[in-house]
Amino acid sequence: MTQERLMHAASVPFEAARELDILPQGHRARGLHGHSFRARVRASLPEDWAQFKGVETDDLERALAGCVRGLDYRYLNDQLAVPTDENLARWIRERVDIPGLDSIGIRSAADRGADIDPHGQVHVWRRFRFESAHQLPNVPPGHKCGRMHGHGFVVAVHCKQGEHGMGMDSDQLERCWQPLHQELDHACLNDIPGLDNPTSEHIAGWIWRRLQQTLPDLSWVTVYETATAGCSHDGEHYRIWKEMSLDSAVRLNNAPQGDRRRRIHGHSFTVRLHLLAGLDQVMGWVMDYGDVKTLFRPVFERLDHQPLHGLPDLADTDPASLARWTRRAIGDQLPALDRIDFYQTPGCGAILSWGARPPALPI
Ligand SMILES: Nc1nc2c(c(=O)[nH]1)N=C([C@H](O)[C@H](O)COP(=O)(O)OP(=O)(O)OP(=O)(O)O)CN2
Repeated sequence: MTQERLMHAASVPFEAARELDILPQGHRARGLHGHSFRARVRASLPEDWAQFKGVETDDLERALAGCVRGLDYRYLNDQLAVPTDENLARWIRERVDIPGLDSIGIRSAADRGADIDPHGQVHVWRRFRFESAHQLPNVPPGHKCGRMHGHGFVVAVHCKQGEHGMGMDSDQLERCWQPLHQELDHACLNDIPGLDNPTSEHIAGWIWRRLQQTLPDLSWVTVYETATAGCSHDGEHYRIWKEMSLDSAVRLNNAPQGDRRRRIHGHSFTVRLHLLAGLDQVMGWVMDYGDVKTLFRPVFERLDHQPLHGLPDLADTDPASLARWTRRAIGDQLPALDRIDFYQTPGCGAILSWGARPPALPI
């Protein structure tokens, strides 16, 4: 079995203005404009890095916020010559005081951004949406997905950027996406050649094959079938996730006297279960999202609307301890499970993984 890897993640907002004069004349982002940006990091933190055990997420968030303060309510061109999303991510990477940094990303709007992976490679991403119907022909009788139904599907496309690229790829992604949008949007997916069994996995594979023709440096395609479930595909592997929210009380045992985290408080946690496996040839999926949720239900019930500090065998109520506890509680029943994300606030929490493949970039 592969060794367990633990990372922490944090996400911090900042408001700033910029001009991008590398963009062509007339481009709407060339002149002065502003964004509600979000910076996010993932790091494998040394054991003794945080103020005390259990506050790694909080301390990571604080370290990132300290760095991002230099960008907040600023004119970004005063800080860096060409403040594209990827250059902002590089700027943070050079300055942030966080050991074990894994990835760092900038989201300039809900539908676009750039991530730098652990090897320093930039991946520019865009999100698109299409409104379509589908029906899964091979599910057992009575399964709700056997009926014709529909979704507002969201697709995230990540693409590697060349060394000297400066952010124009975001427009290129849009141009490459357009022909696919024409086919997928306001359509019944089952009628599209190659999508007769339109699971998220098959949709991700179909989009990958089509996009690769115009985007050879595609890194991966992510399909969000619903707000809580989806699939990422890199041309070879399929990783699905199912997400649940837990409204629970916590108290940090390790917090010193006087620290407010020693008091009973609470979070709306997000737990995201990731499964990586080959596709079932008949069903066309890794595993039914509904089955993941059903198998997880007994564990969910122990966690949701509960005082987590009362759980037996839980080291503490921080995200990393909760992820480890959850792995012990559910791991055996979900053999394809290879990663659990436990977020205490949006984007801030722990990522525990143990599969042969490292966890993909944030989705
Ligand atoms: N691995 C897959 N599992 C399922 C797929 C799929 O494409 N791949 N598709 C479906 C259905 O089409 C369904 O619409 C989505 O499933 P589910 O997550 O169960 O949707 P809900 O939003 O209804 O989930 P709740 O958490 O219960 O609200 C099924 N499985």
